[in-house]
Amino acid sequence: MESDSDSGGSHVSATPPRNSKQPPKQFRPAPPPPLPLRQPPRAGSKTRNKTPTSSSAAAASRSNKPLEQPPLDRKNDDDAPAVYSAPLSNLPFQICYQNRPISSSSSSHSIEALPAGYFSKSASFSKIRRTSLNFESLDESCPPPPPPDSSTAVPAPKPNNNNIRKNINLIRAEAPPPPVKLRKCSGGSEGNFVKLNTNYKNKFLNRKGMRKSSSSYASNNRRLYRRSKRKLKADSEAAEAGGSLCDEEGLVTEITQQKAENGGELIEEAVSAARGEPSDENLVRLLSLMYGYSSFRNGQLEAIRMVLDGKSAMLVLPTGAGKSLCYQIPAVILPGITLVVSPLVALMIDQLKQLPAAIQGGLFCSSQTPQEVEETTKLLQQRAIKVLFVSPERFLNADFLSVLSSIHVSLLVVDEAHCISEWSHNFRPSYMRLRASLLRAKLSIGCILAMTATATTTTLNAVMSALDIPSTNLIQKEQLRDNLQLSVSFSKNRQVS
Ligand SMILES: Nc1ncnc2c1ncn2[C@@H]1O[C@H](COP(=O)(O)OP(=O)(O)OP(=O)(O)O)[C@@H](O)[C@H]1O
Repeated sequence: MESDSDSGGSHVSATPPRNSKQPPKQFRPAPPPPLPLRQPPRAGSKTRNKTPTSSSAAAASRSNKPLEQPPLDRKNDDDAPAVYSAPLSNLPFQICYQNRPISSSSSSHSIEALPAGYFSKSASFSKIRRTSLNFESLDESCPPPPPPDSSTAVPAPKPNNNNIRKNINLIRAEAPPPPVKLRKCSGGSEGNFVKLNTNYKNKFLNRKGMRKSSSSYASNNRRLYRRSKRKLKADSEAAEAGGSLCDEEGLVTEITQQKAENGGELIEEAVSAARGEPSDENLVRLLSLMYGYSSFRNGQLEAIRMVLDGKSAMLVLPTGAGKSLCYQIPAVILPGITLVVSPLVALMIDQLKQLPAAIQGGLFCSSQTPQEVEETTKLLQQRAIKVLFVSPERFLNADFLSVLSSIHVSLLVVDEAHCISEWSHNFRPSYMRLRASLLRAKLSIGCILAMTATATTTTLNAVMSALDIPSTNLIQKEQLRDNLQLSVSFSKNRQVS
């Protein structure tokens, strides 16, 4: 089966804080004012007596190109270093000028040798690696400064090791600064947040701005996928062996086989009871057996009941409100599989890991090897998978569609459904393929559950119309968070003097 391509792209973003202060601009000499120039008439062209228009002058000024300038005296330019360096040579640090050759005493990594723009003007902790702050250890690894040129150098005072300033700022003290990897900041105003990437700009570029090879792009996903697979395997082995295991987060999970077996039987009973009669009581029982929760949260039961009735629904619940449970419980009750469309490989893996033990899950993603895809396909055909996670790009894959055509899909879940709408902040073109008409025609999918935490009315209308969800089937709940407080206080009018 061919693999899809862009399920690993990161588009989830946080809004960067707006800094009202513009970062200071790099100094550039002001361009000379545009001179009115008369273009000489071209040979063979119609000669019209044209006065210089303001647009041509404006174009010239836009390009910052002086129209006429006396030729520069190159000789003077060559002499320039002496002019600059003489008054500053006695300083205890070295200053390098842009466009000037870096002196041999500068390390290739020295900070002052870097061109302007390497440092973000906004405070950004992520731009400089932590190791650069470990002055003690790095100081030892730094090579000693090269001997000064005996002809020009003023005899330097013997360095007093106790007084050497180890704090490295932009100005270098005696020792060359430790190697730091710096990323060039393009605009300087991005802040420390993940930038919104709605139009795929730079998506396939690496840090150096070079085009990422598809193999390096896929290898990240592959590593993520393999790691999660290893963890799932270790978990299941530990579950089989019984006892306790220490998971990635350092939490110790007690697993007793006896308990799991008894729980499994009880869950099976509760599932068949809910299949026979999906009453509130039966669903709450299933909830407590599968998850250990005693009651549903706002909107959950409503969504589950709608899906169990075979009605498509649009679920809008805040982040962390428990949307996943709204498809997981129907997934164990419904006869066919539940297909979950998710925009990111990382999200798929996360959701796969969060599935309760009673639900067998699988995924198709671009980072899988052909063997892994084959293995998942086999499990799918054996009805051993109840919840299958896929990216929207999968719906272009003919092999995938042919495999699914022989499998009963009871429910299609569109996670982060706002990506369908062009009006959403996270529009994803591949989500556009998720149209009810196409899904019905190709996969005979009758019931769709669209889920999102954030959508405007326009976005919701667009999503619901694309997926054929009636307006009466919108479940939208606000959640007041206990840990948030809003207070209003009155203060006296202040007099402005
Ligand atoms: N009825 C419930 N009672 C108590 N906890 C619950 C309940 N339903 C879900 N949770 C818990 O709430 C947490 C968040 O759930 P979940 O990840 O499904 O949220 P979500 O709405 O899908 O979030 P996101 O928008 O980030 O995908 C999970 O730990 C889940 O177990």
